[in-house]
Amino acid sequence: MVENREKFAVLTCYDATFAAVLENAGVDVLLVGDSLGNVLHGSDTTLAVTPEDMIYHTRCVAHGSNKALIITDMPFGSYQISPAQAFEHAARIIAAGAQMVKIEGGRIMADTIQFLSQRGIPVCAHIGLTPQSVHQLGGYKLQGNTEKSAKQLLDDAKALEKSGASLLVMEMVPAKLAKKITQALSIPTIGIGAGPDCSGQVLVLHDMLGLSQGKKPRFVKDFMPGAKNVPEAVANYVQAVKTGQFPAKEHEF
Ligand SMILES: Nc1nc(=O)c2c([nH]1)NC[C@@H]1CN(c3ccc(C(=O)N[C@@H](CCC(=O)O)C(=O)O)cc3)CN21
Ligand SMILES: CC(C)C(=O)C(=O)O
Ligand SMILES: [Mg+2]
Repeated sequence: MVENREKFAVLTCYDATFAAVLENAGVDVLLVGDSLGNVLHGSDTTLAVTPEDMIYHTRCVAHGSNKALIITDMPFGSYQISPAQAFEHAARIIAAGAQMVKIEGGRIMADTIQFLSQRGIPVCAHIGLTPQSVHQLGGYKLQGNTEKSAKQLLDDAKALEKSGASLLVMEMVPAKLAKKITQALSIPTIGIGAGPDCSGQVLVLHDMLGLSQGKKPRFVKDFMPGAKNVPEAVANYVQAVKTGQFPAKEHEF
């Protein structure tokens, strides 16, 4: 993606009230993330989230917003079987009010992304730490930190762009690799724990409001200190992303 464009700010969002607050504070993209399994349901993983959950929360967010782009995660088990299975669930998510769906996985998902995008459904790809594969990855760990895995991620990113992906999320990858991948693509990238050189940044809403329990990942910043209320904290996040102040060195790998 071209370097000198203003960075865009993304937050996860699960309901109508926050949709309006985030949009009014300048958030460009609302991501209805399957992280709702963690922050709304109290699960340790995103694996138990259902298509019905994602459809319900997409409808809530769509009712509260009128200009932000709404991207909804396809939940675990709703797209891995076949492109046809993915289309059936994606169509229900789009009907609920999302403009794009997000799919975790590298080149193995290229056929599915091509199937959806050629049939009118824009797709955001997601590589690096893909939380739906937590049991295979052995935890929520940094990805692409060896020469071989870095090359694989770069090749995945190129394959996903070629298959018709409109956007690419990179989660927990070294900042240097995220920069290289962003420069190698013509579609915008969205980073979380991927350094400052992606086209946009995303955080889980509850994390940036300092509400999440337990150990906080390195890439999280609480924007409540220094803000007089929630809308101001969100506006400060948007400003920090757009001016390149967030993420700082302490948030990257
Ligand atoms: N509230 C919340 N925030 C998230 O960012 C998030 C979710 N939930 N649920 C789905 C996934 C899971 N994610 C996670 C969860 C834990 C770490 C974590 O513990 N990271 C540590 C350890 C790194 C390591 O062991 O290498 C870190 O210091 O960043 C990172 C991402 C990101 N996503
Ligand atoms: C953190 C983002 C990228 C996500 O997938 C989610 O919130 O589920
Ligand atoms: Mg997700």
